[in-house]
Amino acid sequence: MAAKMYYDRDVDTAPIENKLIAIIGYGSQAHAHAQNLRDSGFNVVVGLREGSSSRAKAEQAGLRVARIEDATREADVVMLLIPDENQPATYTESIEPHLTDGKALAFGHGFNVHFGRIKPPAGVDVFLVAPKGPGHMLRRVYADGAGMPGIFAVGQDATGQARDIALAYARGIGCTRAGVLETTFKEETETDLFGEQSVLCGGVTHLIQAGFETLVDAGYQPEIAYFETLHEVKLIVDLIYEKGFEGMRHSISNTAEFGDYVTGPRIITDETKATMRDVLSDIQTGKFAQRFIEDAESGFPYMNGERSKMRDHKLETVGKELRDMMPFISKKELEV
Ligand SMILES: NC(=O)C1=CN([C@@H]2O[C@H](COP(=O)(O)OP(=O)(O)OC[C@H]3O[C@@H](n4cnc5c(N)ncnc54)[C@H](OP(=O)(O)O)[C@@H]3O)[C@@H](O)[C@H]2O)C=CC1
Ligand SMILES: CC(=O)[C@](C)(O)C(=O)O
Ligand SMILES: [Mg+2]
Ligand SMILES: [Mg+2]
Repeated sequence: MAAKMYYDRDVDTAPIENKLIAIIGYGSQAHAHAQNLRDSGFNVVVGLREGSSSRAKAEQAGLRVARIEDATREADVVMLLIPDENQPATYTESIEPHLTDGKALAFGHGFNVHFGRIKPPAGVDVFLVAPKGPGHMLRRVYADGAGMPGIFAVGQDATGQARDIALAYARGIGCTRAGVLETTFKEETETDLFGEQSVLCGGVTHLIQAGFETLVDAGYQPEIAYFETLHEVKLIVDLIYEKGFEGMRHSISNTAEFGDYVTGPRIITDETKATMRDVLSDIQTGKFAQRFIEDAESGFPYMNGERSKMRDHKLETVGKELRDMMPFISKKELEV
């Protein structure tokens, strides 16, 4: 049976009208939620820690800022959008003491609730609204009049209103312009981690890097390798995004399409799919979450090492030079 999809016309915004929504944090997701909700006509306060470097940016965007404790105390809905690894401590210190019965606690990703790192009190509603895309793009598509798909889940319904509030919230950030469907904290957490690791982030970056290195190591010019294996990815993916595989394959040459069928399965093999199943299993058992939290608790030695290794890679240095010469590629720093 096909999933029930929710669009603007299916969702009543009354459950969050005349309520105050506290957005905790002002990073990638948070600035987009705060600005989109405000532009959709809802009351928003941004909750930031003492001395936050984001305070000025939020105020410049015309948003009211308060301490996390005060924002929680004032608000009806508290959306926690700081990094997953930092959420439990901030929740315990600054949110939980002010989270009185009848309020709603919300998340953009189910990680901490699903893995039992945050246990909300029985008297509050708990839900998630997870837009399926990066925060900066959530803001960009909203401002362009478009929307980003999203999924929502109710973890706890104390007031009988949790589901309606979650849907209204999803509409407020623009997700029902594109399509929203219901999930569970477990399904959102596991599919989101799997997607970002195997396909969207880990899969795509490592596929590009392997292709680039193969060409450069064989003596081809790095600039050609960059255009071929990175820049053109967007052009191909834009066609897939708009028209599916068939539409993309209609646009490419028969030569490319033939090579797609012959070579694709040599690159993404049965072994790759078996590895994907192992990756999914590590997510389901909590093994990945444990590894992430352990690295975070020691100050991210592994993650910082990977970041710095890549910074000086030819793919990044040549890419920066080439992008600088393309005036149509935005040179603006990301807003937050
Ligand atoms: N990034 C994305 O596109 C997506 C993220 N999500 C989920 O959204 C949530 C937020 O992720 P993301 O937007 O990437 O987060 P960011 O890393 O962009 O969050 C940065 C913000 O968090 C604040 N912050 C960081 N640490 C603390 C702390 N210890 N106490 C108080 N405030 C803190 C920062 O405050 P300051 O300004 O003071 O430094 C800053 O405002 C996560 O649950 C994530 O999984 C879901 C979908 C996509
Ligand atoms: C942008 C998004 O959807 C991710 C990849 O799941 C995330 O940033 O966590
Ligand atoms: Mg995601
Ligand atoms: Mg994610």
